[in-house]
Amino acid sequence: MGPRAVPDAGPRSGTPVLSARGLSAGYGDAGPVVRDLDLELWPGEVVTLLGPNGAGKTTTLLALSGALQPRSGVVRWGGQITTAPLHQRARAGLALVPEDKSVIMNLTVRENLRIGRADVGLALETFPELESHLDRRAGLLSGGQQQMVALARALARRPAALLADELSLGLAPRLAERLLGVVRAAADGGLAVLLVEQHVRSALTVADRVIVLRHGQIAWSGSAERAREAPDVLLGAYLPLA
Ligand SMILES: Nc1ncnc2c1ncn2[C@@H]1O[C@H](COP(=O)(O)OP(=O)(O)OP(=O)(O)O)[C@@H](O)[C@H]1O
Repeated sequence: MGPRAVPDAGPRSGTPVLSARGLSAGYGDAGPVVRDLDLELWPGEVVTLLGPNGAGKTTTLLALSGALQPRSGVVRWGGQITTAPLHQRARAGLALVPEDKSVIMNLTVRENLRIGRADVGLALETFPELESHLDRRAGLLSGGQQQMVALARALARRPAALLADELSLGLAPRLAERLLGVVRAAADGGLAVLLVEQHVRSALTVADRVIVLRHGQIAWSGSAERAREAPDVLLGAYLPLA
C-alpha cells in the first residue's frame, strides 16, 4: 500500500472535491496569517501540508473547512463556491479532525462514535483494536487510541474529504504509521485527504503531493516523489526533517 502516481501539475478531468483561490485568513485585528493561497484537493489523493511552527497550516485547514471564515478569496466544494459553516460542510461530506481531536473524554468510545453519527460497525472495521474498548470512557484510553477514535469517527461518516491536523502528534512512530496507513487506504478508496503532519518522513511515505507553507504562503509544492528524492533541497530550507 503506497501512494499512487498522481500528477502534481497539469490538467485533470473532473472537479476537485475542495479547492481554494486567493485564500487569505487570520484572527481578529491582526494581519492575515495565510495569504493568497491556491490549492486543490482531488478524490483519491493525499496532500500533506508541511511547514515550520506558525506557518499557517492549522489556519489553512480551518479556513478550508468553514471553521474560520476567510478574509478574502474563494473556497469551492465540489466546484461550487461555499461560505457555509463547518457543520453544514460536515453534512455535505467534509470531515475535519482538529488538533485537539475533539474526543469527549467523559463519554465512552461507543458514545463518541455515535455523537459523531458514525457507523460503529465501519469504525470497528477500520480499527478493530477499539472493539474491546467500546464501553470504556475515552479519557481512559491511550493517546494513540484516542486518535483512533477521532479518525474512526471521521472516516465512518464516509466523507468525501478529510482534513486532519497533526493526527500523529505525540505518538510512537509505529502508531503514527498505523494511522497514516488507514488514511492512505481511505484515499485509495476515493477519499480526498489534506494532512498537516509533524512526522515529515511518515507523511511523505503516504502522500501523493506536498505543499510547504512558510509565513502563510506556499513556499514549495510538488509531488511527494520529488520531495522524497531530494528532501534536503526541497524541504531542508523550511523544515527540520523529523
Ligand atoms: N485563535 C488564534 N488567535 C490569534 N492568533 C492565532 C490563533 N490561532 C493561531 N494564531 C496565530 O496564527 C499564526 C499561525 O498559526 P497556525 O496554528 O495556523 O500555524 P501552524 O503552521 O499550524 O503552526 P503549528 O505547527 O505551531 O501548529 C501563529 O502566529 C499563531 O500565533
